[in-house]
Amino acid sequence: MNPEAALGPLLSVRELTLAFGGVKALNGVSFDVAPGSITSLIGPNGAGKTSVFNTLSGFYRPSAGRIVFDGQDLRGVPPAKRAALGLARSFQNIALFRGMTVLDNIKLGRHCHLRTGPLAALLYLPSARREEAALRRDIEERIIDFLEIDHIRKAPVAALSYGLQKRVELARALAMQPRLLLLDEPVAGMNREETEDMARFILEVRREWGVTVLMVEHDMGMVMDLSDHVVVLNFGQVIAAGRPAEVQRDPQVVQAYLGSGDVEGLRRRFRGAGSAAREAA
Ligand SMILES: Nc1ncnc2c1ncn2[C@@H]1O[C@H](COP(=O)(O)OP(=O)(O)OP(=O)(O)O)[C@@H](O)[C@H]1O
Repeated sequence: MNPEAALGPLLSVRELTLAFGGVKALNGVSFDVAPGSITSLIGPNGAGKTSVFNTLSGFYRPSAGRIVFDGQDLRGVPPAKRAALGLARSFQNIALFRGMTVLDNIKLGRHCHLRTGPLAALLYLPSARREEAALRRDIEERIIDFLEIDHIRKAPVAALSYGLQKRVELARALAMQPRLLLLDEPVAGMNREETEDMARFILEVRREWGVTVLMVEHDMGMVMDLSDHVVVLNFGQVIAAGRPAEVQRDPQVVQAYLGSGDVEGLRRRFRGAGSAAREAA
């Protein structure tokens, strides 16, 4: 790691602007992600959260602004290179290869680090085979055990429950050995038990793996329980940022987001999901 960057934020986003035709999806968005933190990006539908993620991972090119990751300006850095630098991402809608096994999906996450590359691995050159073997051990001993998915490693992803598929997606992202994990709605569509499991894994990813987390999530109970820092977007602009308790009290947030839906209902429904995980972790 760049020693100077160690003193500052792991991720620094400054004045990010992105437009689709006449729609300004992002309009001067600035925020930081501190190393070792769990930071959440929240906001009503259409606020610009996915646009931030797509810009961070390099799928969208902003018309203005800067993204600095670990001291390095990401301008012009393609998505694959960003992944190799340590920016890994999970997707709102599961993006696994459904016909492939859990293990094969996880191996794909690792390819961004393989010196030999997927082609050599396919050809089974001796160096690729050795690396493959080391990789397999690493995956089995660490990621699969950690995420408690040993019993399904040979199962095709399509045969798994939704909650397990989301867990496999997290496993694949971890196989990229990220320093910053971008989680896009990690508990969307999950039942309470699955949500509690995922909350516990996210806390452990930070605590045991030292991975910094930036998460987009609509489940307010989860966001408020897990986050160290919350950034609130509305109409492509940051309207508040701070500790969860501060953000919840912010009148602009209440007006724009928390007041716009049945958030109290949501909090009641999910209350304890993150706290239970926090206590268990
Ligand atoms: N590919 C695109 N083409 C045109 N407009 C887009 C595109 N992607 C996003 N937008 C627009 O940009 C704005 C921000 O959308 P974005 O998906 O980033 O919001 P979001 O906060 O992630 O919403 P949600 O919570 O519903 O996922 C919206 O007005 C949306 O319609």
